[in-house]
Amino acid sequence: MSLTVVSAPGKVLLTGGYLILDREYKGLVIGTSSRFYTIIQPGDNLSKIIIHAPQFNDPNWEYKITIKDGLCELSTFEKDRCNTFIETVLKHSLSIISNRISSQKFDELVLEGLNIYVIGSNDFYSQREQLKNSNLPLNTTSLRNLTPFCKVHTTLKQVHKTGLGSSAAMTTSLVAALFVYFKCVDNVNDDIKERTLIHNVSQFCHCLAQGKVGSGFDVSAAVWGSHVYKRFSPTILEPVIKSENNIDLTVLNKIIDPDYKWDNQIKSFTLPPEFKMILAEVDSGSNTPSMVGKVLAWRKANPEQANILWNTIASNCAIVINNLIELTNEYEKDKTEYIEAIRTCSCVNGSMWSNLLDQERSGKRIFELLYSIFTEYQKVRQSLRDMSNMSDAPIEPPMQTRLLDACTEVPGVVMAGVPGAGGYDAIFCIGIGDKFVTQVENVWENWNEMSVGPLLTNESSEGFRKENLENVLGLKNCLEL
Ligand SMILES: Nc1ncnc2c1ncn2[C@@H]1O[C@H](COP(=O)(O)OP(=O)(O)O)[C@@H](O)[C@H]1O
Ligand SMILES: C[C@@](O)(CCOP(=O)(O)OP(=O)(O)O)CC(=O)O
Repeated sequence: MSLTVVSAPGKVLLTGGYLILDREYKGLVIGTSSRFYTIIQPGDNLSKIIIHAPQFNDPNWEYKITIKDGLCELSTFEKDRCNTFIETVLKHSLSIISNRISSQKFDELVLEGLNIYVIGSNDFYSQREQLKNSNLPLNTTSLRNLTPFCKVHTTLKQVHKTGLGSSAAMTTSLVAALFVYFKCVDNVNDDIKERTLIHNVSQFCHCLAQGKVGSGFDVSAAVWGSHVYKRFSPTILEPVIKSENNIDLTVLNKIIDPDYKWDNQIKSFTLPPEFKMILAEVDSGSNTPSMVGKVLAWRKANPEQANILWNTIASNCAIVINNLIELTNEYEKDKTEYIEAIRTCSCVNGSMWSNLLDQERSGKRIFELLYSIFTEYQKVRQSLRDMSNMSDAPIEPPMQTRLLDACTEVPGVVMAGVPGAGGYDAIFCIGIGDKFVTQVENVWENWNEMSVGPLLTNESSEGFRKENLENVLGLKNCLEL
């Protein structure tokens, strides 16, 4: 049977939280190895779409599609149980697709119905409950023993998310899978225009479903993988977001076209060789919209002070990003020298890397770059704490500061911080060599002040991609084939 499978990565915003809401500033977003999968196969019911989310206790949604004047309408049999992200994507993607392919081809596939699975890697959802129920400790060994895409034993509403951006990864993989299934794109992995089309549609659907136009870095990561991000002007989507119940399809089709005047900027990025990112979720969670509200209100009320702070953070972050890029160049220039320098630094605490600069030895530029990343990122953290204090949004609250400082003490750690909006959601830690990973995980496992749960994910710089079901471990077992 023909199956369409598309996956999209989760995201970690390393630098640029709050700043990237403004087009003046850039952020560094990293794609994760944890991916969200959409699988589509023909249905066996007339114009019925069945969505399966087999990881949850409330696993199915059913819709009937009708097309009226080129607009797709969805009716559901259970009015009280909706999934806004899925409905928004289905309704608008299908309307856009019907406008771009022959009506005969479109009608044939719609009439057959669609059977759709949406499935996220385990890291998107907290696995604490499963581990607790099986009396397993909260560590990476236990997580590796879980079945891939395991059941979370709760409903979608109640599940504890880990902050990797499940809605953006799901939206993007579902949009891309629909476009592939209807053959509205034919080389989506490699064709930049087709990828841009998927970006524009996903960005629109995600904004519409979440009821606001955010910076869009999460959808951008799901589309392009790791990159330095400058947001699009919110005015681009305004004409189709404002009139939510009465979207003009002609205007929408113009806006999502890959040649439309989108002004977002993407500069692709990968962590330098020998670098590794690890993540942990913290057992409390934060409300991003309310933190954003507080920070933006403070910035509005204190524009001068805020601008100084914003520009300081931006210049420190720019040094971090440029140095990371330069490290990759250093590797290309002389791999042996690079590996040797990394090996030396991986055994020493970051604050001591400056001592290596005084010694007569090769690899000085690499020591310099590493030390500069270490110190500049410490400055970013200080500014985020200032932002916390002044805006009263707990971006890097003292509890997180203590944990991050303990991580930063570990030899080989280059930067440890709160991703995205910060708060009590998660932490990231980037280091060099292999040894820091076990040592940081030990810090987490023995941390008493709060419960810190590691994730298995690491950096993967690739955006969404068409997949072969057989190549994704454990995915086939989730489907009723
Ligand atoms: N496995 C899934 N199946 C169906 N819908 C999902 C799934 N994972 C996430 N979603 C959708 O994404 C929404 C969560 O979005 P949000 O609260 O913004 O979290 P996040 O920060 O992870 O994006 C859910 O309400 C649901 O609509
Ligand atoms: C504050 C922000 O700049 C970054 C928020 O990043 P998070 O990664 O914390 O996002 P959520 O997954 O939605 O919680 C807001 C934005 O850019 O939209």
